[in-house]
Amino acid sequence: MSKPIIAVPADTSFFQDAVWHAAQQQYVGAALNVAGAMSFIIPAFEEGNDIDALLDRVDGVLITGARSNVHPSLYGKEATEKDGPFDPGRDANTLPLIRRAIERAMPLLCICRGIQELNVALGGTLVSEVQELEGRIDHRQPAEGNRDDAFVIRQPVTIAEGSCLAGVVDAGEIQVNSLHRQAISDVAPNLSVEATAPDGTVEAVSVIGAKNFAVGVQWHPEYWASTDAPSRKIFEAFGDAVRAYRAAAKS
Ligand SMILES: N[C@@H](CCC(=O)NCCCC(=O)O)C(=O)O
Repeated sequence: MSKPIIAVPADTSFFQDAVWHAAQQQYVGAALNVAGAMSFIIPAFEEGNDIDALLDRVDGVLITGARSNVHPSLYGKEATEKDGPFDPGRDANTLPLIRRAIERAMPLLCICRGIQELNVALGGTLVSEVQELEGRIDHRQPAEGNRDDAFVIRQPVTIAEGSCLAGVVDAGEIQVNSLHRQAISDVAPNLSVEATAPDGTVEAVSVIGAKNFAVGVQWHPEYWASTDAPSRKIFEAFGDAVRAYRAAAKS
C-alpha cells in the first residue's frame, strides 16, 4: 500500500515581503518519520477551499500548533488586543475541516492551537492569558533559550483512566512540554477530558463517540516524537489509524 496522506492546514505568515501559507517542519517531519504519513499542506484561504474535495484526497487530518490565537468571535466573545495575533485564514479552514473529519470518521490529531480549535469547532470556549487566572501555573514557553529549550519537556499531566489516550500512553502521569497562553475554558459538549495539568488546565480531549482516532493535546508531541516515548506513541497511534483508514477506503 502506498504511503497515506494527511491534511495539514497552513498558517498565514509574512516573510520576505510576501504572504506565505506554511506548516512547520516539526509537524510534517513527525508525521512522515514517526506516523509514516505524507502531508498535504492546505492553503489558509478565507474562502475558496472545498473541504470535502480536500478530505476526499487524504487519509487523516493533523491540526498543528501556532503562535496565533483562534479569533474570540468564533466562541462568542469580543476580541481584545490581548487575544491576538489572529489568523483568520487558518480559522476559516481548521474549524470546518475538524467538523467534517469527525463526521466522516477520519483520524484527527489536534496539537496546541489545534486542541483549542477542536474545542471551539465543537462549541466550547477558550480563556486567554491562562497564567493570570487564580491558581494556574505559567504554561508559556520558557523566556530564555533556543527552540529546543522552548519545547523542553518539563510539566506533568495526568492521563485519565479509561481514556482514549490511556490506550496509547497508559493512564497516569507523563511529562510534557508547554507553550501556550490560551487554554480550554468551557469544554465542548461532545468532548471528553483525557488529561489535566496539576492546576486543572485541560491538557487533552477526545471526541465522545468518535468512530476513529480523534484526539487533541495541548502539548507538543511532534517536537520530540522520535525520542520521547509518549510523544512517539501518540504519533504512531495516529499513523496506525491513518493507515487503517486508507486500507478500508481502498477495500
Ligand atoms: N496561540 C495559542 C496556541 C499556542 C501554540 O500552538 N503554541 C505553539 C507555537 C510555538 C511555536 O511554534 O513557536 C496559545 O498561545 O495558547
